[in-house]
Amino acid sequence: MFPESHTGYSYEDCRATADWLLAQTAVRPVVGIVCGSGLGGLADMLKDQVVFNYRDIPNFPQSTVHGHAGRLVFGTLKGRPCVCMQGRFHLYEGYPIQKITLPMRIFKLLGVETVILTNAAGGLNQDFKVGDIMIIKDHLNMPGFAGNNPLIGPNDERFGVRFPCMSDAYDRELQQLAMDVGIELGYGDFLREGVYCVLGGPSFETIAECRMLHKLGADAVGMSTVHEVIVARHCGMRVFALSLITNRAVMDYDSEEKANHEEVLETGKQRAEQLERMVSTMVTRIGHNNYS
Ligand SMILES: O=P(O)(O)O[C@@H]1C[C@H](O)[C@@H](CO)O1
Ligand code: HPA
Repeated sequence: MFPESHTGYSYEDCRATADWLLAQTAVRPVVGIVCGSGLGGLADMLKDQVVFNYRDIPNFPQSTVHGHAGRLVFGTLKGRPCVCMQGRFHLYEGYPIQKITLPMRIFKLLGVETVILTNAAGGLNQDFKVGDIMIIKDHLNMPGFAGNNPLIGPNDERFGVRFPCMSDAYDRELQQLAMDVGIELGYGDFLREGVYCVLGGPSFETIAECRMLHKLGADAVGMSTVHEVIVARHCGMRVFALSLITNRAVMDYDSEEKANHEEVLETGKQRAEQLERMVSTMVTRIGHNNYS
């Protein structure tokens, strides 16, 4: 039904990958960052970098999408040890969902406590503009409704419980921190909050689909993040996520607009600087066990 579904990696496989990485860097990351399409510049903020190409990391998938470099970057951000995925994996690349989310378990075993995920998304909320940054407060997991959830298969309690709660998936204090930091940096005019809906992709949505998703309560639509959030929460990491609204979802049959990946990458370039400043300021304020 789904690509090689149920082929998860064992705890020992994840441990072996984490130990392989830890043996080659002195950095002990407490914050893990995932860069969305065209947002890989976030990784360049790290100082004293130790960089691994995904192809060299045991068990790691390869990035196949333009705008996802395929590098795992360790380093420090204003003195705080971090690890950053410069490129993520998506369902539409043909990977089983357990493989897409493997890096979250590696993060956990590296010692990461807080995960910050970014993505590019289409704006469904009619008040949203291209270039808005949306703090994600909740999600709609469409592949999950169809039975494609990253936690399907045997559960290893060393990672987490069989039935994890998701009503607290997005850490509320980190959302508040993001809002405070954004306002402080003068980003109030393009800072939003909302619900992100994940679809499988790679085709962009039809007009009818966009209208339906909007009616269901989604503010933005994309092809990632939610699977990673579920696995990160399952193994007890705190999660913050944001969407860069790179295009407006087409909701009107008279519209001439057409979603395309080039526009997505271009909007990423235009907002890169502000996004990097916002994330780096947040990282400096996230304590190991408290937020300020
Ligand atoms: O990795 P993200 O979710 O940022 O990438 C989005 C979804 C598709 O991969 C691509 C479409 O342009 O951007
Ligand atoms: N739809 C789905 N995924 C996306 C979009 C979109 O409009 N923009 C960027 N990623």
